Amino acid sequence: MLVHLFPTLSHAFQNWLPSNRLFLPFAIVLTAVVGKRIINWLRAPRLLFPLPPGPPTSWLNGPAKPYEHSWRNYDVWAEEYGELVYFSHLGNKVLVLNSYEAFIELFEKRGEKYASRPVRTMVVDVLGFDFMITTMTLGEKFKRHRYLFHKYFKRLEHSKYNGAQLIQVNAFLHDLLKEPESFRTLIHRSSAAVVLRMLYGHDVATDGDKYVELAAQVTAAITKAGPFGTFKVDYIPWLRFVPSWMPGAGWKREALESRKKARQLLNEPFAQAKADLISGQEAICMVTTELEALMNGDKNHNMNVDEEVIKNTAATAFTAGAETVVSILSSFFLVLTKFPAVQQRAQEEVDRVLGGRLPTIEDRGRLPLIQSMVYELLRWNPVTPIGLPHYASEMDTYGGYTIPEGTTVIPNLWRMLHDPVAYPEPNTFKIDRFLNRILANETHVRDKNARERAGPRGVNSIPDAAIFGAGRRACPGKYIAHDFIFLMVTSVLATFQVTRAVNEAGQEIDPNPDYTPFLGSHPGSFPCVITPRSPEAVRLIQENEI
Ligand code: HEM
Repeated sequence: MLVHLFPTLSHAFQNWLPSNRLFLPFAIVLTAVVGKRIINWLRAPRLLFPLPPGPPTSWLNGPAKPYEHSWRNYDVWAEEYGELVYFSHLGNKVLVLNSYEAFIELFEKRGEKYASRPVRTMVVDVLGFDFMITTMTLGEKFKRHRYLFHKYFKRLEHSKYNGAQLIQVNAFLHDLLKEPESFRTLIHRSSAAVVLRMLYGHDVATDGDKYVELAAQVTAAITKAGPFGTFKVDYIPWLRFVPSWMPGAGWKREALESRKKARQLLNEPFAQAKADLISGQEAICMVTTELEALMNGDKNHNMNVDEEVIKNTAATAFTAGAETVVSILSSFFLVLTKFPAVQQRAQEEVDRVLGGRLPTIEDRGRLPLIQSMVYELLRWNPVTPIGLPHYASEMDTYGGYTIPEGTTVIPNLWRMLHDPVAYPEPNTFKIDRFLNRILANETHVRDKNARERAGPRGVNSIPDAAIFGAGRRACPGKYIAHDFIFLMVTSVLATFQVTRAVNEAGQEIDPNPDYTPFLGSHPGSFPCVITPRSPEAVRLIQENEI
């Protein structure tokens, strides 16, 4: 049949050709077009490998999540499915990275493909956090903001803020003497005060500062909505159009309230700093320095930095900076209460090195045990147990699996920091876990045997990336965070004693608060007793004028 058909088709084709002279060019064009298509087809990425395994998902609810804390669910899945866990729900592709190797390979070594963020409907469209650098997808807008952030907070710049940090540490010690039972409120105030001074030149009021309260409310909203999929609208974006008066739309009403506060946080401290600048009453800070350069047309001013970039960058640093540090300092008080031996060991080093004075940042190199303690605090109960979500901008393969383009990639930092091979007895708080690594790295200590004592690579290594992120989106605030945590921790150890509270039966209460299940995780409230270590300690605090 085909044999008979061929001459007929060939005849028809020859008749159809305008003339035999055109046959050659026609054939060339045809071959080029078809050939190109074939090459493109061969080159196009396709599912050469299967998708990573993952939990079954129900049409309406996605995968079952028995725990409120997403990292606990991820942990259960990791046990069952391994280092990559993938699921898809209503067209949203989600990949959880459970191993440090996969995390570094994808976010750092192949960083370009994973440096963007997924569009988060709840956080960005409903709550209005589009001004935060943390939520920005890759592109010009992101570059301009990140540039300004780095200008002020990069490694070589951060020490400029140590003076402002020390003032807040002293204020904290003074306040703790007066009202030790309010230590959590005081931590909030001093953490916010540092960034408010650096960014807007704002000095916080002793009682009920409006910006400190605003920051607490705004961060509560963003951190709650942070874990991907907490709200259905993350999966079904059109739900954002649901009118807030509709029954069942309580989440929308609440979100609109938070949105108003987020706008206040973005606009009000900035407007105040700008007004101060115009009236000549400005304090030196990031906002006024940048605004002044912009208004005066300073030739060194980067023209990509306009008023909006300055405002957004300041609001990002305020939101990200105030709450993260609160979490770790609350954990610090919890550790002192729970583990008296840890407190005693830490105080021995502080007393030996400082000899009864308060610390400055220059003391850090001489306090390796305190440095180890700070890292252990950041590891034991990390501030951001699931980091921030990244986005796969193109299809990729890893470990024999395909990662489709458009996948939201969540690093399960909690699991990486509790890997029993990397951190033996991961749930135990070991103050000296990182001591030998720190001694081996501190050049002036010259402890030649520390490297050997530190053990094989990969065991108790300093977990910087798993704490602050890896690759192009790694935390740009980590240097100022480290400095402030070090100064707070050392100053408290030098001057105060934290002990357990007793119950009505006279028994000591061993506090075991659960941590909040949000993007930024804090310990719940717990009882403790905070007293000055000695009359000399009280004098030391009082002599240090604020
Ligand atoms: C203990 C304190 C802190 C911890 C543990 C922490 C942790 C993190 C983590 C895990 C990320 C996500 C990295 C990624 O996506 O791969 C991040 C991002 C970020 N952090 Fe921090 N952070 C801390 C303090 C701060 C402070 C004090 C600031 C500001 C002054 C800050 C500003 C930021 C910003 C702007 C981003 C977003 C970067 C981007 O999207 O490009 N952080 N942080």
